Amino acid sequence: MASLGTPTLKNPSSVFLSSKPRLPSVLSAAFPNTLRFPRSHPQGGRRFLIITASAASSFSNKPTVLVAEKLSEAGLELLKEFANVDCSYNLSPEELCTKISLCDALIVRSGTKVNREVFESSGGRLKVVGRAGVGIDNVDLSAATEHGCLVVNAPTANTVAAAEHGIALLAAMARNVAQADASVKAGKWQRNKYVGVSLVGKTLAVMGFGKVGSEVARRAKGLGMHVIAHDPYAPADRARAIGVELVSFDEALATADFISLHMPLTPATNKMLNDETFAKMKKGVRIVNVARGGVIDEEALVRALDDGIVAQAALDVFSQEPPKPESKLVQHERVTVTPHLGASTMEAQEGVAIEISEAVVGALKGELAATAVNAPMVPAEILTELKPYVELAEKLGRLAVQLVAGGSGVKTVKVSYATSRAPDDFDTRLLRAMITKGIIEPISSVFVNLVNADFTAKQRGLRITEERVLLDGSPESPLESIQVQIANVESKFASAMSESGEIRVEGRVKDGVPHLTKVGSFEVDVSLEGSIILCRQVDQPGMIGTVGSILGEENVNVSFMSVGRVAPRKHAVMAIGVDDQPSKESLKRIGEVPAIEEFVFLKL
Ligand SMILES: NC(=O)c1ccc[n+]([C@@H]2O[C@H](COP(=O)([O-])OP(=O)(O)OC[C@H]3O[C@@H](n4cnc5c(N)ncnc54)[C@H](O)[C@@H]3O)[C@@H](O)[C@H]2O)c1
Ligand SMILES: O=C(O)[C@H](O)COP(=O)(O)O
Repeated sequence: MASLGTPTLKNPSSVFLSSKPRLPSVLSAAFPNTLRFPRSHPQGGRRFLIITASAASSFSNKPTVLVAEKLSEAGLELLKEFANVDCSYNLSPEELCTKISLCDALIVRSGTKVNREVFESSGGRLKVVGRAGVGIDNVDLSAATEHGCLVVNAPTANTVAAAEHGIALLAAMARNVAQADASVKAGKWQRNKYVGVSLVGKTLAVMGFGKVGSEVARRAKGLGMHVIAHDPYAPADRARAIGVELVSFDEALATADFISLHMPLTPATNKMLNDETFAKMKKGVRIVNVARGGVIDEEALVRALDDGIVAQAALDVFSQEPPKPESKLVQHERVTVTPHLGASTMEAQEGVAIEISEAVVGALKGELAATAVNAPMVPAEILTELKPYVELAEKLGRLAVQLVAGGSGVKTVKVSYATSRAPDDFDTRLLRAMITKGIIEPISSVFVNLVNADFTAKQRGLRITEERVLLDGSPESPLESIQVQIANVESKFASAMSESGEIRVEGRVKDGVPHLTKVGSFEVDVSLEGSIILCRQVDQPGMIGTVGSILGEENVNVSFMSVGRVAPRKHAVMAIGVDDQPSKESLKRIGEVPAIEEFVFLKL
């Protein structure tokens, strides 16, 4: 794996992104380089996602949202209040790739493949993909994450519609409604041929006991069915609460008269109904699928129908949509099909359109995404509390990497959090992402945000380990201090090396402001604003005045000065906070002060 290479500042003047928009949020001061996403979370509480804003350039102009599949008017209205909306349906993959480079956001349903090529073609402009529905199997989440693109979905608005469609298919299948309808329309009257089976008293196995599955279970119980469910991740008490027993996969297969599928399509669920599993089913079982076509091996289903294992199937979804008209499965007499209509009610489509439009507009505005699928969500109250620590984390990362000497590759970073909070009560993902951002951004051209931080670190061979140092104090404050150490490197400022040979910087928050409190083994105290000059000097009178007057001569304002020493009149490290960047000449003059042994200028 490639290392981060030599940390030479590529373009110091653009590294700190001070021109990014300041948003009218309480968080703006802490996140000048980020967009924030506030919105109500369905499970209660407000959650925030932080994402770097290259779409920020769109703040002066309206951002552009490409709506690639039909979205209800209510959603389009919401989008148009904030963005230029390009409704281009039925784009070919090539047309989508061409258009995407002009778009800040993309909204799709299940019919558009948002693959790696789409993200690559966006040239970094695409910041949000909104999936107007639940299933995100048509979006390449890894590619989205690698490109720092947030993916949001609308997970709740079509639940009832999908459950109702499942029940509609269940009843229609059991009573041959579709086949009988076609027969009557063909001028026949075949009352004996279309004798059905009853639902009452039969066992229904709900496979996937999530939002849709549990709504199907509730309704099926109302029809007098005995409902069991299989879901390796569902809590038993939720099932018990609606009178459903959770059973193993094999037990569900062996006992069900009807099986209704409600799991997502993932590598683990792909073709989970196949020759082997059909063979375990009760003869004459009936299957409903409103989840995803790919969870069934469709050729195996045709065999199971022909062998009489499966009496009937009702399918809303297919491994390839639309399926080939000549498909044996679609044409099978005992199979009822609909063209992926589960979410297609007026009510659900309006709800989904509003849900996804709010999420996408919120994201583009710098507010929140409660339904992000490729980033950890941080509850609002935690974020408010962590705000100054987030700033501290990023700045410590920036300082540490700038202390690395040319020629050293940054590969190993150790972060220690001193806290009196219990591990369960202290989520470090946000802080880790910000430290990663601080380390990587100054020495590369990538933007790092909460979406892509871990991926970017891994890709660059940067291993970040974390430890908590548990303190006795009050858990009221989330953190006492953060220490960032970079191992196996040399430093351009030797005093930054710890006794154990790592570059070490440590900071804490004082009165809401991040401070640098340790460099190597020297205690300092300098507010992390503007830039910093670190000097190691012989501890003697007049040093502060000498350096201060060099800076004063060119009107560089000193915001803070602090001296940390090992012992009086021995070595000391002076940390000087400056509001402006000193000229090369002034820095050279500082370096020439006889008592100064080494110094470094660091940008925050
Ligand atoms: N036909 C449609 O128009 C339509 C509409 C809405 C949803 N859907 C599909 O329905 C499915 C369920 O949607 P949801 O909103 O209920 O999602 P959900 O995330 O709420 O529920 C999915 C459930 O599946 C479970 N699961 C995961 N792996 C499993 C496995 N191997 N075996 C059994 N269960 C497993 C999960 O634990 C979860 O409880 C998704 O595939 C979604 O795309 C289709
Ligand atoms: O996953 C979903 O939300 C459903 O399959 C609906 O898909 P659609 O938006 O394409 O109707």
